[in-house]
Amino acid sequence: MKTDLDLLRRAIEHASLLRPMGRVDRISSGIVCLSGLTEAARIGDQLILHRRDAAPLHGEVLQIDRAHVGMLPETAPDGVAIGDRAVLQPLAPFAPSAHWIGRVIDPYGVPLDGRPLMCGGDGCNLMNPPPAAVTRRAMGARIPTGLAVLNTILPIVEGQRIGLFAGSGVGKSRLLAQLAGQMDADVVVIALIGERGREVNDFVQRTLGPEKMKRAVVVAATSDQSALARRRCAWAAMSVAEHFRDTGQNVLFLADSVTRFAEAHREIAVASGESSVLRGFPASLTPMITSLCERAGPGAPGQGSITAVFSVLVAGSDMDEPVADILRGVLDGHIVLSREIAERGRFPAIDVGRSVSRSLPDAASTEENATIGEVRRLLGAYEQSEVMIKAGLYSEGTDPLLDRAVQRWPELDAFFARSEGEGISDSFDRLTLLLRRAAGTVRQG
Ligand SMILES: Nc1ncnc2c1ncn2[C@@H]1O[C@H](COP(=O)(O)OP(=O)(O)OP(=O)(O)O)[C@@H](O)[C@H]1O
Repeated sequence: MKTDLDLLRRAIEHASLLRPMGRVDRISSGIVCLSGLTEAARIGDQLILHRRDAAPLHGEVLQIDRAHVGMLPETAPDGVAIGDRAVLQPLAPFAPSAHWIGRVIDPYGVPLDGRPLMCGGDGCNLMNPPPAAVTRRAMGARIPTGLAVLNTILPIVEGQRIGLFAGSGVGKSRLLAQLAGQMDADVVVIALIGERGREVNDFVQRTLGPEKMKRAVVVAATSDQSALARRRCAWAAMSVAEHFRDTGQNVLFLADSVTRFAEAHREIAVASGESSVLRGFPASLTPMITSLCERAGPGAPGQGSITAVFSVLVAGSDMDEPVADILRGVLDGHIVLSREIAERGRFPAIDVGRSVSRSLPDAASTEENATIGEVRRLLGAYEQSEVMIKAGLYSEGTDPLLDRAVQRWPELDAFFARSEGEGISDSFDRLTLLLRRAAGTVRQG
């Protein structure tokens, strides 16, 4: 209580009643150029532009030179005239605290659930650099995930960064919610970037539910918010995760989606004159995504870790589109959700053959790696001949590996859908038993 009052006292002491003001000089390609603010403004500061016949227009400082400040407005600058007043708004510090757990906030630290929110002491930098590479601990132990397939074939270890690649409507949100509820972590931070407004509420109230919210902080920017707010959402959520990591806690960070973050960055970059080179995306996309992902991972000694799952929308399973391609290069593994698997009703619709965890082989014992290798061989054999099997052209006895694959396939498929209430070793026991079980009758796919 005393600490909370101290925080309030400090906030009041630092509040300023002065508001620097500028005037519109020029409007060029959607950027409003203001004079009179060059000494006071910093990149990223907020501005309110007072139009003569319309509601005030909010925006952010995007460019500064000796004569002008360039403001990127949140909506089209209709009705803005030369000489209109723009007031610089000192941004309230973004200061996460333990009070944020269980809450839904926007990228500026404003609560979205209608209740007052207590902030922490000092504001944090939204663009924190990652911990220095040499001080970082190695990735930690495997984390029980509540899903048999992720406990065994695709393990996630403490501090690992994984990509979740999926088309629309194949179960990405539900899988993220399952991980939020079942994966071992002290705090779960969820970034909802560019979702429709209804979806945010739906995700928090129904998909996540009150029980899973008890250890979660949701940072959300909806699709109708400005590109600045949507891009900021990923940084703000990562800063919340870093706050808890720095207090020694192990954080699970879930971002949905990096594609929307990249699209928001593209809108801003194009407005500031950057040309698009990567199939419609600006060249600055690569450092933008890389620096975000690098902030997750194991912390320095004395800190906790940030284990992260970054979702990516891949239209028509195009894994080579720029966002997916950049992410695959920087992450420690990827989980691919398949529409074909979702359509036949198996959830989570993980395409195990196309998914990889780079924590292997180190994260598993020799026996466990042998089991994983055996499953991958069987899957490979089955998938190579799947068309033939489904067409009824497969006959038993020509290829022993394919025979085993066809025999084991229904059980393996069921195993990949299995929720695992027990720990990792139980999942492995079940999988080993499945592989060793005496061959039954051969069943066709
Ligand atoms: N574990 C599950 N069990 C049963 N059905 C599921 C499961 N996961 C997903 N589904 C089905 O798939 C649908 C889409 O799921 P979800 O909303 O998670 O997909 P999404 O990929 O996040 O969609 P969007 O791209 O629209 O955000 C659900 O409405 C449900 O019908």
